[in-house]
Amino acid sequence: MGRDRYPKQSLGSLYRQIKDSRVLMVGAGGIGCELLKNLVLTGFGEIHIVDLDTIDLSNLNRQFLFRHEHIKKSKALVAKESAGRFNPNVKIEAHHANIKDPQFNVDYFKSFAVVFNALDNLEARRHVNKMCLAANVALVESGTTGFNGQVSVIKKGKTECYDCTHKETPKSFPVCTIRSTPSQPIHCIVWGKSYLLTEIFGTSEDDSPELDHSEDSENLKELEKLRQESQALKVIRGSMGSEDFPRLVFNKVFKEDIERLRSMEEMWKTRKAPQALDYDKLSQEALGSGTAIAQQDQVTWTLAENFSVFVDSIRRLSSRLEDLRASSVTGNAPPILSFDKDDVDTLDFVAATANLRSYIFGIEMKSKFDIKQMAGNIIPAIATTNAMTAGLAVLQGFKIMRDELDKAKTVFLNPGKGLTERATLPEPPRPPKPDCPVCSVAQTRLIVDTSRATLNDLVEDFLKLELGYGDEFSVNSEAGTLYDPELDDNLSKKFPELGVNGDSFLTIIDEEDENPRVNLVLAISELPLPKDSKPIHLPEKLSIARKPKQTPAPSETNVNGAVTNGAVKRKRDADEAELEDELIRKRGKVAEESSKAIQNGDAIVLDDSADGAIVIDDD
Ligand SMILES: Nc1ncnc2c1ncn2[C@@H]1O[C@H](COP(=O)(O)OP(=O)(O)OP(=O)(O)O)[C@@H](O)[C@H]1O
Ligand SMILES: [Zn+2]
Repeated sequence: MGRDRYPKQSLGSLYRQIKDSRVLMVGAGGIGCELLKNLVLTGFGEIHIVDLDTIDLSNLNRQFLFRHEHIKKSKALVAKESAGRFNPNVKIEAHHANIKDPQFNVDYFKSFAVVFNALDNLEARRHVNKMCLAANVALVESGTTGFNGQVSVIKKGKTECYDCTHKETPKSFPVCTIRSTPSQPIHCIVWGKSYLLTEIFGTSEDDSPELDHSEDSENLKELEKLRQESQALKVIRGSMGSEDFPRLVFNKVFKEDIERLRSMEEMWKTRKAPQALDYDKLSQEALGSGTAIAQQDQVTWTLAENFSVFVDSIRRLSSRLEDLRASSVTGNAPPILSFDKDDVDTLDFVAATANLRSYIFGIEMKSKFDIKQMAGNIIPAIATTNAMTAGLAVLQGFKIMRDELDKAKTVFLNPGKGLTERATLPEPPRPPKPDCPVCSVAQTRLIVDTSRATLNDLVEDFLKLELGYGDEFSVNSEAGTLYDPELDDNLSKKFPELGVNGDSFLTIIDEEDENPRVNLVLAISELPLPKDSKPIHLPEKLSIARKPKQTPAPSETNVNGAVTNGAVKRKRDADEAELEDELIRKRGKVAEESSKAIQNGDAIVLDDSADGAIVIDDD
C-alpha cells in the first residue's frame, strides 16, 4: 500500500496541488515539530524550515523530532533529518538562521504558496507578518500558552493582520520597587536576575526591559543613591575570582545597602523595615548544609541553605567568566554571562539571591522550581495543545490552497470544563483595520542605488516632486525617525549611513491635517542604476489612498485592567509580549462563548471519554 493512499483519499483533487507546492515553516520548536510532521505526512512537496536556535534538554519532552544526542545541534537541521524519514518523497530545505536575515527577502517569501508561523516571540511574528503582506502571501499564524492555542489566517487586504490588534507589552516594574521597596517574591527575583546578576557578570541594569524608568523623575534623590550603590558594586567586580569575592558581594548587597535603606525612616513608616544579614553568622549556620541542596528544586531552602547556594553559585559563575575572559580575543567585546533559565549556574544564583533578599524584606521565599518559572516567564508548554494547534494550522492551510479564503477561520483552542474536555471556538477572520499602520498602507518596492542616493534624494526629489507630498511628513526606518520637518540633519547622508540597506523597510507617514494619505511602506531593493539616471527608481505604478476619517474607537480594557482608547496612538513595539497576552485577553471570552458554541452546535473539539475519539469539526 502506497504511503500516500490515505492523504489522496481524504484530500481528493487537493492532493496533487499540495504535492506540487512549496511552503515555509518559521520556527521548529513546540508547534513547529508537530506542524512539520503534519506537513510531511500530508505530502506537501517542498517544505522550507527556518529556525535560529539549537536544541536544549528542556525541549525534549515535547519536541519529539529531537533526541538526547541532538542537544546543541540546529533545530532546523535535525527537524529536517528526523521528519524527512517519515516521507522520503518530500523535499525539505533547512536553514539554521534568523528569519529576519536579509537572505529571506520579499522575493523569497513570494516563492511560497503558504507561510506557517510556529514562533514564540512578538518581534519575529511581526516581521513575518510584514514580509507576507509585502509579498502578498497567505500566512497561517499560530501560538499556544499552556492549554490555550490560537490559529489565524492572515492575507493582505482580506483579513486582519497580526498588527491590526493591540499586543500587550510585557510586565515591567518601577526601578524603586525592585531596588528599594520590594513587596512580592517576583520583585526579588527580578532584582536577582535583572540587577545583581547583570551588574556582576553582565553589562548594566539599564538595558533590562523588566525595569521601568518612567517614574525616575519623581525619585531623583533615591535614584542617585542607587546609582552610587551600583558604582560601588562595579568596584567589587574587580576582585572576582578571589577567595573573598562572595563575602565582598554579600556584605555590599545584603548588609551595607540594606542598612542604608533601613536608615531612611520615612520609607518604613508604612512598610516593614528590612533586616540586614550577617555573613559570618550565616556561614556558621551553613556549615552542615553543603551544596547538594541546589539539586532539590521543589523544596523551599532554609536561609542557611540559600546562603550555601549563593556562595557556591557565585564561585561557579566567577570561574566561568574568568575562563571566558582568558580565552577571549582582544578587540572583541568583553565576555559576559546572562540569565538563562536552563543554565543551572545562573538559575542557582538568581534563586539564592532572590530568596536572601526576600528574607531580608520579610517576603515569602520560593523553591528553585517556582523561581525558574517566574524568572523565565514560563507557562508550561503542553504537548497536546501544540499538536492540536498544529493540526488546526494545516486545516487552515488547506483552505488557502483551495483558494477558499472565505471559509478560513480564526480558531481558539481552550480547556473546556474539567480536565478531559477541550473545545475550539472558530470565528470568521476579521477584515483589515482601516487604520492599521502595518496592513492598511500603500506598499511598493523602491529601487535605490545606495552608493549614490541620499535621504535628500528621497525626500525632495522622490516624495515631494515625484509623488506630490507636501511639507508635513516623516520618513521612518525600523530604528526610528530619519526625517521630519523638524529633523533635517540626516538629509545629506547616504542610505547605508542611516542603516538602510537592501530589504529594509521605510515608512512614510503623511502628517498633513487635511486629508492625509495612508502610510506608505517602501521595501528597499539595492541595485546600481546608470550614472546619468536618478539614484531612486519606482519600478511599478503606485496609488496612495487617503486615510479614512477617524471615528472615535470604543475604549477597551487590556490585560492589566488599564483602559485604553483605540483612537489614541497605540503603544507599540515590545519584544516579547507574544501571542500569550492576546490569548489571556480572549480567554474569558472564549470560555464563555465556547459553551454557547456547544449549545449552538458550532465547531467544536471534544475529547469523548467513552471511546477516546477526538472529533474535529472545523466548518
Ligand atoms: N527570529 C527567529 N527566526 C527563526 N526562528 C525563530 C525566531 N524567533 C524564534 N524562533 C524559533 O521559534 C521556535 C519557537 O518554539 P517554542 O515556542 O517551542 O520555543 P522553544 O525555545 O523551543 O521552547 P521554550 O521557549 O518553551 O523553552 C524556537 O525554536 C525558536 O528558535
Ligand atoms: Zn493590520
